[in-house]
Amino acid sequence: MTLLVLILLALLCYSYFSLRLLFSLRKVPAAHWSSRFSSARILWARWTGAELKFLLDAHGRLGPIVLVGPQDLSVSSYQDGIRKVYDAGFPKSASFYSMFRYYRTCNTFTSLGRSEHGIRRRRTAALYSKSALMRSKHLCEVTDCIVYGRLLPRLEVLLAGCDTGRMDGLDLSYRICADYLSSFLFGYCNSTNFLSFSSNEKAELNRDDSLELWRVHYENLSCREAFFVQELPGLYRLLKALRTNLLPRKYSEATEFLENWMSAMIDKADRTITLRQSKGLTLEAKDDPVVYEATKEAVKKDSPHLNLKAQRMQIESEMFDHVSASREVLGLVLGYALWYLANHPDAQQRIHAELEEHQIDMRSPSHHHQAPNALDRPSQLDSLPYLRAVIDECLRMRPTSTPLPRITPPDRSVSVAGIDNIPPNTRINSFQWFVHRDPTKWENVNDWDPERWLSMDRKSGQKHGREDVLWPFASGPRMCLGNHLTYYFMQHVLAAICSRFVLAALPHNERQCTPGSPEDELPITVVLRG
Ligand code: HEM
Repeated sequence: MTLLVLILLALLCYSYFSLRLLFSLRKVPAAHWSSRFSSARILWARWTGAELKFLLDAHGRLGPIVLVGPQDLSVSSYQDGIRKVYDAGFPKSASFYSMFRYYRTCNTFTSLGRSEHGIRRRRTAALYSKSALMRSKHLCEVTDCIVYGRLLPRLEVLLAGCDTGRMDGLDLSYRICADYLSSFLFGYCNSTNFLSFSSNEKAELNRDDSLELWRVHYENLSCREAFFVQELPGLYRLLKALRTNLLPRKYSEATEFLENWMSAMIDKADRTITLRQSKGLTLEAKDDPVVYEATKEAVKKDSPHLNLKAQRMQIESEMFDHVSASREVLGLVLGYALWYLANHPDAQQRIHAELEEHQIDMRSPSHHHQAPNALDRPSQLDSLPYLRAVIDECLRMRPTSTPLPRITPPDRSVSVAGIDNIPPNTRINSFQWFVHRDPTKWENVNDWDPERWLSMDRKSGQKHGREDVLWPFASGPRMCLGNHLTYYFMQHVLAAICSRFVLAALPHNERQCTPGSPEDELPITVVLRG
């Protein structure tokens, strides 16, 4: 009898809340006839990897805000939609895995509330600010080492025909980005050295430093079954309690591999710090584990209640978030930048001409050419409009299909994209694609054309009232931390390559694969600039 009453009460509560939701979101057009009372259709789209396609169609038919589940919305307009959600700093969903969090066993990071998130962000934010990066000797030396000590020699090998004569721009980019970010975090002497291997040497790679091995495990973390943890966490937990784990074995193997890998990186950085502290060794700026050390000190200060193991877990998780940008975003965008340039020799020539016009000699590391009173190289490169336009255009085209879900605040209703009274705890998502690839916002939307950025008035026109804005790093308090580092690095790499070489695109099998996925390949070759 008591059980029956409880079930009835539960049903009544459920109906009451469902009706309230139905009522409050009734003005939002539904993407599918079932979306008002069930999430089945959007879950199916997410499971099959067709969410973006499904939503593009829905927005095309129904406008800038659509209902995809009883408490799940998608928004595509920038000024009255995306800005209201992201600039206001709505939190991330508890179950949704951040694209930058792979320490899945680290419970402290499963859902960071606003204040925890603020604490975590403050640990490293100052190091990633534009002014800090521009004056960083560490970054300047690391950039020289990676570009002149690893990247250009790698291209020279290709040029000399010692190799197959062809390389995958994406593979090259993943290698250089991992080496670069790990140098920035842990010091050059402790970085990965993925760039010393080329993709056609895969078979003989040493298991310890193989990008391929790292990448396979990294991909396994985003395996299809991770969908259950992300989208149906209740079901996942229930089945797990019943001893049915929906995650495959390769997932736990990948977690273990990557945790061990990160732990080894941190051990190396710790040894460098110990050498400096106990033996008084003076480190070259490039070898300083700058970001790691700052994070370690910050965690000690802001989380004294945690034991050493838990503190270490936080540090490892934080570092992994940063390194993973090399695979998720920076690697993808730089790889495609090489590909777009390889397909547009005119753009390469224009970068070269712009460097000459501003007398920036990129043939050797920055400290070789430092004239007294001259602007330092990072500032010089940062002032080049065409180079900037090239990078902006690459960021418009990629990345594109990462969901960025947010949850409306738990304590109030909000208005988004012309809809008032959106109830608390409603999921709202947008894709960068909606901003960057909407043919009603951009001319020739799918053409790679840096010129469009030169004709735009950056200072006055960038954000005010416009829909054709650049939004690759999201916005608001959870905006990407690495946006200035991205420009810094891409400016140096593209300028150095265009000064010495001409990239050419090789015939490309147009495969239907996700850009940046293991199946994707961007074949290029190089010739010496005449
Ligand atoms: C092409 C380059 C990059 C793109 C397009 C990009 C994009 C993004 C986006 C869209 C977010 C927000 C994610 C969300 O809200 O769910 C984000 C966050 C973040 N990014 Fe980037 N990113 C790039 C490079 C980097 C680099 C180089 C780093 C650092 C090494 C980095 C570190 C981070 C971190 C730590 C966060 C989390 C920020 C927070 O939660 O406060 N990113 N990035």
